[in-house]
Amino acid sequence: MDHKLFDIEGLVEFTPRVFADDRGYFLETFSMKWFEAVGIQPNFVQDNQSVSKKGVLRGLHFQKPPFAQGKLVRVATGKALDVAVDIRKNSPTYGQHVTCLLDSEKQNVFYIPEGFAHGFVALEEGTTFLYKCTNFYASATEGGLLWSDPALNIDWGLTDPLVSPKDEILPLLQDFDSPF
Ligand SMILES: Cc1cn([C@H]2C[C@H](O)[C@@H](COP(=O)(O)OP(=O)(O)O[C@H]3O[C@H](C)C(=O)[C@H](O)[C@H]3O)O2)c(=O)[nH]c1=O
Repeated sequence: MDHKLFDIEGLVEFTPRVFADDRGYFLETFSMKWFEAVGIQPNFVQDNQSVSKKGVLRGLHFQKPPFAQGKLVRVATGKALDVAVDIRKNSPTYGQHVTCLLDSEKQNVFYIPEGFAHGFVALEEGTTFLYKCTNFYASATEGGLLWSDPALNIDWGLTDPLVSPKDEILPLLQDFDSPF
């Protein structure tokens, strides 16, 4: 298991070992040992799955405390550019983001702690996006940021993604009062 830390505190990319043989391949897609190695103890309580057409952009979303979610995200098939925006008010990297290319060939896994707005764009048709969450779904606590906000300066790699109407009306960072 290799892991990579980022300039924004709390984000971790894990790259499990893939065991290929003439039958196919095997890998461990999650282990608490990964987190013990980096001193994090997330308590995952819910697994999610979404499948997206190529060009679909979901996000940028979060749940407000006390229902904030840490997420461990990966793609089982396809490819996605994953984005985590730091919305922790007292963070020196507030408003900054990290991108992580999730690839079902590399099988890398990205951990995003509470205090981040999360989104991704599917780069291949039928990208299957899987993630573990550290809190249950609580729709009344959902919030978000507009994916295309120039102040976030996110390069999604495409100019005309397929975005849901509810995501197109999310607030700009300048109008946003973070609950974190
Ligand atoms: C998130 C969620 C949704 N739902 C239901 C509610 C809706 O009827 C339907 C689709 O939900 P939504 O349009 O919010 O799905 P996404 O746009 O993929 O939302 C996700 O997108 C970004 C990438 C995230 O990080 C979050 O996990 C989540 O906000 O699933 C549930 O029943 N449970 C859930 O945990």
